[in-house]
Amino acid sequence: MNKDTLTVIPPAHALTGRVMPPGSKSITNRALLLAGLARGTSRLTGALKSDDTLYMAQALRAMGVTVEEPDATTFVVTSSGTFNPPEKPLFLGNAGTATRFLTAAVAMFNGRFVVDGDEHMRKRPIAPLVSSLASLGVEIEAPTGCPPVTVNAKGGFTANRVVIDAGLSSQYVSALLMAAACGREPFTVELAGSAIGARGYITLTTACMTAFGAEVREEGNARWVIAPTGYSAADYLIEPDASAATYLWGAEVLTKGKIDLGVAATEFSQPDARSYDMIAAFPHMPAEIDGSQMQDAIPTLAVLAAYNETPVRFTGIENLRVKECDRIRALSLGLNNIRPGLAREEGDDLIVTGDPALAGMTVSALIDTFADHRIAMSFALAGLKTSGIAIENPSCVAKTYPNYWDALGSLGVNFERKPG
Ligand SMILES: O=C(O)C1=C[C@@H](OP(=O)(O)O)[C@@H](O)[C@H](O)C1
Ligand SMILES: C=C(OP(=O)(O)O)C(=O)O
Repeated sequence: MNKDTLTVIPPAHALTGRVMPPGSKSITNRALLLAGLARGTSRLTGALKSDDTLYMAQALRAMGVTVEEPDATTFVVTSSGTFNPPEKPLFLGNAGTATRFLTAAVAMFNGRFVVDGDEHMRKRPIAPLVSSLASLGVEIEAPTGCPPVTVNAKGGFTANRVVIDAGLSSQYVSALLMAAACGREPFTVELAGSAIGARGYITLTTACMTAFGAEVREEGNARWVIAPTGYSAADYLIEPDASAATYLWGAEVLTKGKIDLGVAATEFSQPDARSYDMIAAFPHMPAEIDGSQMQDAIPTLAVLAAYNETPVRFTGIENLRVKECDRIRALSLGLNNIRPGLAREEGDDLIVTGDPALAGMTVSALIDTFADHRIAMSFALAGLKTSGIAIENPSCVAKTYPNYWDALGSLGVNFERKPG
């Protein structure tokens, strides 16, 4: 395990300047997959290059797709529209999107595909997606309920309707929707119950599918019908990452600065942009925040809440327990490390008792990131106001925002690095 630490030195000034967040992880990984499923050449611009998207690109290459990288934000994808069985398991690190999306997509082709990830991914549940695919006649197994998943693909599904329980992850639904357009007949995806975290990610999926020539019809709020169009190659501009933007918005309000992201909060189509209003309300954030539709923004909001005038209760966040780590636990451990009593768990709710007096204080807090990029990036915000906050394993930000520390540095933030 990486024991390096990085201590943020609270800047003596407000943070001002221009920092563009990188391209959206969610959209880049959808666009890469759909470009790989399309026959022809697609050009994806404004893309994110980070661990999560490079694992997706690498997996496509291993299945015979050509993925070129002419510059730091472009992928050029040339495909026959078919995935060939790879020689080795597809290794996807801890990229939930790549793992879930590819598990369904490979079922549309022929041969043996093994979808695997790192030790964290091997603890993240995939059983609901696996059993839905099995109900469609796909020969598939994941003995632990988590990756590795082995798919003996036989050219698609033998039924034209599936029911999926998306309580643990909306990515299962996105995975089925994207694969279904490669089928032979119209296909219906139906939710078991209407509960789904971050429904906005489904909207991202259907928008991306449409851009690559698919036809999806939403019926009510729990059923989608996908036409068997396959995909067409497209040139696609990817918007900046809204989850990455939350750290910059947080840095701005905490230091009373002005950071120009080059994009307004209202211009994002990603769910986490909803958190902007709550961040902008700091230090008078709402007493209760329902995180169900902006889950990846919760670490940012929870760390801000530690400096808020009044307490904040976070609800609707139960599936934060099955992200890159148990984020409810990691947040409460980290906050209590800064000051005992700063946070508590009540069932799956997180309550953060605001303490504006933390600003300007010196503490001695080593933050265990559990190798989770969002825990590292959000606790760095605490370091902007409180001295002595050391982030362990800071390089884990490479999952979605490899330039994060440089971005803060460009705004005048200094760090003290210690090798482990
Ligand atoms: O579809 C997507 O791009 C994502 C969906 C969300 O995950 P879950 O659906 O697992 O909650 C989110 O947390 C993840 O970072 C990206
Ligand atoms: C949950 C996340 O990622 P994923 O599920 O795509 O691994 C995230 O980026 O916060």
